[in-house]
Amino acid sequence: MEELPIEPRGIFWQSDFITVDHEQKLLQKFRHELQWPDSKGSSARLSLHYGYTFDYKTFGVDPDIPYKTFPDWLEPLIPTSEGRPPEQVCLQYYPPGAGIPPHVDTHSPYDQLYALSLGAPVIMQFRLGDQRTDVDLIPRSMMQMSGDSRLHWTHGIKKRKRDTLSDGMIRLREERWSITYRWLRKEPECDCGDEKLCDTAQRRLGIEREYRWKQQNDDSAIPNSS
Ligand SMILES: O=C(O)CCC(=O)C(=O)O
Ligand SMILES: [Fe+2]
Repeated sequence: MEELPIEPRGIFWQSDFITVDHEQKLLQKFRHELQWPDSKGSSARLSLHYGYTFDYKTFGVDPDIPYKTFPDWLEPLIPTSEGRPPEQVCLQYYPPGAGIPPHVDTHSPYDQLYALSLGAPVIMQFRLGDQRTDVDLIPRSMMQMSGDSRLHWTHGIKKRKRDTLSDGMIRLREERWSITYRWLRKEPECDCGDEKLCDTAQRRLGIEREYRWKQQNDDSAIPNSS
């Protein structure tokens, strides 16, 4: 994979991770064979999880949801560059116009992540303060987010019916699927120290505040000796 020469740093890219033919077979399966959660008529994003399911309360693997074996069709789509299979894989369906709000994937459970794009292209926007970088997620490309792009910039896909490309062209949104891959860290801690975006840094800051507050109260409890 090659790093994109842009800000944020840390986006690695491989075009044509699979062939057009392979992609067509997958889309056929996604459209006609997979059991998606009931969208109840809404046009929002839908997700299917494989492997372990992440628990946002404990920031760890959800012990109540059993491990879901990777289906055969997923095996050849797994990046091998981490030297072991990911613990969690998420397949998402974006109907035309759907998006995902700007976010960072929670820092403490996993480090870098990978995403494979399938179907129609879409613009993903990276943000840091008032800086914005648009990345065109073209079909069959594998993207790895590491470093700044993973930890210090948010990423999201705007909910809208058309994207404006860098050359001014307008592109209509169509159906898109993505597969995201996550590897759990050995210890669920991140040392990046970003108090705005990092859950570990925020937790440590909370502990520090609590400690200072406790200290103050303990001090004031000491009887005045004069
Ligand atoms: O759809 C994508 O390419 C990325 C989705 C994403 O950011 C996520 O699942 O955390
Ligand atoms: Fe994400």
